[in-house]
Amino acid sequence: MSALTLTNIQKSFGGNQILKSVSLDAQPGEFIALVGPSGCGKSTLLRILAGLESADSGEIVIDGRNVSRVQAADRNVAMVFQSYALYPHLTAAQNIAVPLVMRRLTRAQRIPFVAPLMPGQRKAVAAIHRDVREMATSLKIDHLLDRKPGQMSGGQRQRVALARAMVRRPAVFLMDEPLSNLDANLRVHARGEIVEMHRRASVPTVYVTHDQAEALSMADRVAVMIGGSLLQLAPPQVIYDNPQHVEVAKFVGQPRINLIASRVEAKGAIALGAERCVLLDRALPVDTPVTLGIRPEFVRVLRSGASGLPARVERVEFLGSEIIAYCRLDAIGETMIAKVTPAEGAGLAAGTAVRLSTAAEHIFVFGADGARLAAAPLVENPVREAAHG
Ligand SMILES: Nc1ncnc2c1ncn2[C@@H]1O[C@H](COP(=O)(O)OP(=O)(O)OP(=O)(O)O)[C@@H](O)[C@H]1O
Repeated sequence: MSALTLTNIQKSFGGNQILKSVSLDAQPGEFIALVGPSGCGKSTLLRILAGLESADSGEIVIDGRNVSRVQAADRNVAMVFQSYALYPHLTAAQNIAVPLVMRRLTRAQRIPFVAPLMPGQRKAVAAIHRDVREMATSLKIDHLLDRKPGQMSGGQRQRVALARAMVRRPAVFLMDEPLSNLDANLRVHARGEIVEMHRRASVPTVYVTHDQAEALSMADRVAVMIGGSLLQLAPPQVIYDNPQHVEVAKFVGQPRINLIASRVEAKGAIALGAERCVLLDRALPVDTPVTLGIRPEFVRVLRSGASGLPARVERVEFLGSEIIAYCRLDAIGETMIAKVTPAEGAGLAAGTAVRLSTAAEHIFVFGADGARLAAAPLVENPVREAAHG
């Protein structure tokens, strides 16, 4: 049984459909990264999951219980926000204790001065202190417990916010860009910490980010959302190696995937430039527009020979372990990006005449609606031969 299931969630704001029938599931202990460009509806989906916003239609089931109409406080869902939302006047220990105090103490047990006189209050407070300390130890923030948020760094505040979310052992963890306020180095470090923390807590997590590197490096599965639709939900490597939509292919990968316009030819053949390279597995009318996608690491830059697409290097970026060459195709004037090793790229400079080739099995074909079309490499393909030759 899934720990969390969202089915056909729809949401509009003032006539604008923001979520278009989104369905998603998380298995027990699974880490799902929800990625997509700004404004695609990630935070709205998370807020609906948390119960902070209501869906127009659709169903949310957590641990087998339909919580679609259940109040946020009763969903047993913990959320960590971008801003951390710590109380500035409380210490880290008091901040972490807040959800336990709200759950375990009655209203009377919380009244200052009177509370200690209430039956059971001392025992409950002692248990809360113990749980806060245990959580702080496991996240290695014991030394921060007496500090207020103003006396902590961004990374430390973020850990306190995580501790506060984890301390009540929620059924589901929701995180909305929790690292976006940290500087680049700290972000990479904090990624590892969150993954480690998640592994220990083993609570299903939905983690919203617009950073593809964060999503690919942290998640068990990545959900790519574009324009209010979930286009693909799959493990990071499948998302990268086998994108089912052109927008998914564009969103993951650095530098960005090359996209070249083409058209269906007779018998479903498709050409890259003048060279026919792949064959669709179903017949589409001749001249139907398609888009070919080729990842930069599969573009080979040839200095001699007659095969491959003639191009001219426009710009070269040296990145240490790799070289990025931006090449303009002579025939169609579009730029193709190649990622090559320093050895392969040695001597490349703006103006160098080259030929670009790729192995046909690395070419994705997308239809006019953006969906991936099944295709196979054409045998007797000069582009392919050049790539292997
Ligand atoms: N309460 C609201 N009223 C009207 N429009 C809203 C409301 N909340 C969100 N929107 C709109 O819904 C769309 C999706 O917003 P959302 O915050 O979910 O996007 P997002 O993918 O999380 O973006 P970001 O990465 O920038 O945070 C945006 O166009 C936003 O302006």
